[in-house]
This record gives sequence, C-alpha cells and structure tokens, in this order.
Amino acid sequence: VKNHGMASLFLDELLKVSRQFFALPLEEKLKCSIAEDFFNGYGNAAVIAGDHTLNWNDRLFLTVYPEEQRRLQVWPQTPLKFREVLHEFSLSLRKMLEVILKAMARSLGLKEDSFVKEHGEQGSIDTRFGIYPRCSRPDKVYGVHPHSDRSSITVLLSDINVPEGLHIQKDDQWFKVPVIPGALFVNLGDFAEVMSNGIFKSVAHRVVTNSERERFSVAAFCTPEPENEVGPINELISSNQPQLYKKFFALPLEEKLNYSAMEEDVYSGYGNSAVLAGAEDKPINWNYRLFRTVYPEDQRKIQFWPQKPQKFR
Ligand SMILES: O=C(O)CCC(=O)C(=O)O
Ligand SMILES: [Fe+2]
Repeated sequence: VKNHGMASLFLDELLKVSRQFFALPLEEKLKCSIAEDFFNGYGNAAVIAGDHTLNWNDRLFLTVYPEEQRRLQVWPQTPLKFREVLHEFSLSLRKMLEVILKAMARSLGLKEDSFVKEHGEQGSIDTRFGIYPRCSRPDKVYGVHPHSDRSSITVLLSDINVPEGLHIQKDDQWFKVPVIPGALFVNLGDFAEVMSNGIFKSVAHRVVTNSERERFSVAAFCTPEPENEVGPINELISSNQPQLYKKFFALPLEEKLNYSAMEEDVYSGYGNSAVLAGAEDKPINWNYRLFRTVYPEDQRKIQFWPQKPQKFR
C-alpha cells in the first residue's frame, strides 16, 4: 500500500529507532523484558528444536491501542524518540485500518462500515519490532515459521536494505514479497477470512533468514475487540455461500456440552466459570469458557477439541 499517509522519512525514522533499540546492550534491552501479561515487552521467539526448524529472531511487542492498554513500563526510553515515533505510528495505523476495512467491505458490495462495526471501536493494535540476525544456516533455520496471522489485517514495514525476507504462499507455491521504499505491506489475517465468510483468505507466510545481513521489520497486528465473537457478515451468507465459520458460543447448548470439562482434567473443557457467592460484597463470575491444553502437544486431548466449527482445531 502506497499513499497511506505516512511520509517515507517517518517510516525511515521508525526503522531507525527500532535498529537503535536492538543495538543497545542486552542489560538495557532487558529493562523492557516481557511484562506480567506475558505478551508486552522484549524477548526472543521460542526456539523449539525437535524435528522443527527454529525461529531466529528477537522481538519487542507493544500494544499501542486502545491507549489505556499500553504498558508504558516496557516501552523503551532509549532511543529517546522511540515513544514519540511509536505514538505517531499508532495514530496513522488507526486511520489506515479504517480506510482499508471500508475498502474491503465496498469491494464485496457490503455497507462501507460492515467490517469496521464487526471489528469494534476498541479493537487492538499490537506492534512487533523484530530483528532477524545473520544466520549461517539459512537452509535450516526460519526467521519465522510458516503461519497465518490471527489479526484481521497486519501492516508490515520491512527493512529496505534487505531485498528478501518475507514470503507468502499462494497455490502451494512460495513468493517473495518485494520491498518497495515508502510502501507498507498489508497481510490479511484469520479474522478477515472469518468476517468475509472465506472470500478473503488468511495468507500463509514465512520469514527466511539470511547469512549476509540482519533484517529488521515492524509489524502491526489489528485485531477485533476481544468481547466481539466475530463471525461472517450476514449478507455474505446464503444458500450458495453457506456459513463457513460459526460462533462457538452461539452454538446450541447441547452442542457446546459435547465439549464439557472432563472429570479427569477439570481444566480442559467447556463450562461456566465458578459462581462463588459467599461473601456478599464479592462480585460473581458470569461467563462461559472452553479450556484446552495446547502445549506440550502430547498432552492435547484431541478427542475433546471441537469438530465444529470446522476451522476450530
Ligand atoms: O518480519 C516479517 O516480515 C513478518 C513477521 C511475521 O509474519 C509475524 O511476526 O507474524
Ligand atoms: Fe505473520
């Protein structure tokens, strides 16, 4: 995407503060270590060996929107301009997100604000600053494994000094994403696929490593409000286009009960959270939930994972 309202000089500045942050001594970076939410902050991507190739990068995650969810205690104080630049980036991202969601809706003949509404005013924007160090065995090691993003859209700024890094998959083939100075790359994520009832595809992508130069990137993941159980827009469901994605919590109770919490493992499963009345001034919990252990993989109880909606697993 070009003409996104962010000047080239500003994007250069964004990559510059990112480079400067990662160039700090480790003790300095560790001041921004992952916060108590296990998400915001500095850390490296999980390196899970086994028979998998590794992820080879360092990253700094910072939620920028809604503003009250910022955890400023892990926002870098050096370089000095970091916070200001990130704040400005967040304002531009908000505008860009709205323009893109509206354009996506129009392109499907929907009311302009269909996706904006599904997304909600308080949808989150999480930024991820990443560095992929030089790697002597690019044949063995990914920067990031093939995956799709959980976002509705992801906005990506790539290092203009490194012509190759990100690949996307189409028709079982991998394609290099070109790096165009001044442009941003927009990836559709899982929520775009769900909202559009499968018309938009959540694109599989990966990052390869490089033995010659390190690479930087800044990604911004835009995700619907967590309280919204997002589903396909009604107008996109018809007899020709059956609903591909259902809302788990909207399923009939009998169906949800197929995934009830299990006696031998009360943690994994669907059920409502304990309503502990007791002391009169304590509020009670009022929600439904489905717990499943996902890792380690050999502890998954796959027989109790929902088979509907089809994409759940
Ligand atoms: O660094 C990139 O080019 C993309 C990273 C990515 O796909 C991710 O963090 O989800
Ligand atoms: Fe991604």
